[in-house]
Amino acid sequence: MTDLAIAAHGLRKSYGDKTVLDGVDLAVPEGTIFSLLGPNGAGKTTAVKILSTLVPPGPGSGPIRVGGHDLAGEPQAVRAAIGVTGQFSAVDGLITGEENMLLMADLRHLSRREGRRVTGELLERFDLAEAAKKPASTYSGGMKRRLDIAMTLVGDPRIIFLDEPTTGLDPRSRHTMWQIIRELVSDGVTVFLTTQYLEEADELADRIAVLHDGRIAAHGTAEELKRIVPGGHVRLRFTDPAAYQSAASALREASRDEESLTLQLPSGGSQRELRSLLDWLDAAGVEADQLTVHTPDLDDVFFALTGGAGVPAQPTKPNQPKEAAG
Ligand SMILES: Nc1ncnc2c1ncn2[C@@H]1O[C@H](COP(=O)(O)OP(=O)(O)OP(=O)(O)O)[C@@H](O)[C@H]1O
Repeated sequence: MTDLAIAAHGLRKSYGDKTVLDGVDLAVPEGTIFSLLGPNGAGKTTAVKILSTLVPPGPGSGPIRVGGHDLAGEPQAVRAAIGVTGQFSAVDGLITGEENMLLMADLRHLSRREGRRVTGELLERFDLAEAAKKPASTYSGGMKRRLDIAMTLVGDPRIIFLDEPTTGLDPRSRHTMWQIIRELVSDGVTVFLTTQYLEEADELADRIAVLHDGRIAAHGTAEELKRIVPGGHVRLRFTDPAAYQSAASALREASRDEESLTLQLPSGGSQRELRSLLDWLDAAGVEADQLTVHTPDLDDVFFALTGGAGVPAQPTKPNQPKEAAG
């Protein structure tokens, strides 16, 4: 009846008297990337473990459906539909990459022949063919993560849970991983991605939910979330003091910086707003030497929602003003 790959209502979980998830609703359409974003300890892994049948939901949780199957009633069917890559890799360092893959093929009940075929194909696809016969303990962090995802893909799951897939990776490996994730989705796979990196959610996710204090503090597309917080503005910079003065006296709502001959106007950065500003400058015969647009980014959203709690473990990209004209 639905094209939701994952649907959960009122997800709850406590450990002792610590409430980790306090009524979380999730709805992930098929073939999309959904990102559960939250700081360390927010409960992301707990959500993944519940949705992948590794731990039971807490009492009072509502119904959960994964891959069209009821999690409580048909856990085996759910397991057959999903793949899970955890923060703590399933890769066994003592055996080779190829052996890890073949072991996974066995676990997925593939025939020997099919197991070999899939292993060869996936090792090739993830650029691991050359290292296939080497012990996985000799692999770099990025290679281990790629092997981990390749192992997850044995058995062709339609839904993949990636729990912090890029934590600890260097920027190049992180970008490779992002590319892999995009390719998975272009093959029609649904990806449930947890991350503490705002930039990663922004890059990849169709929809994002921010987990805070056991609840979803906000959800939507990255653009929708960015609209939650004020702070967008346009900055006009002049080199000619006379042009600056005439613009400043006409644009009364602009805040001024006399020293740098800069005016700053609140703006959501929409095309309409920018066009009317440019039209106005043209009509007034004023020429700014530089016009930059600053839109809030997910950092702003995250800190607004979580009150500054939970600083991401790694600094995220600073706000980059987007050059609109030179
Ligand atoms: N088996 C357990 N027993 C007791 N407490 C637990 C258990 N598993 C998780 N917790 C607690 O639940 C909270 C959420 O943990 P979880 O691992 O889900 O967070 P997370 O958002 O994935 O964070 P991280 O990025 O650190 O993995 C933490 O405070 C953790 O200590």
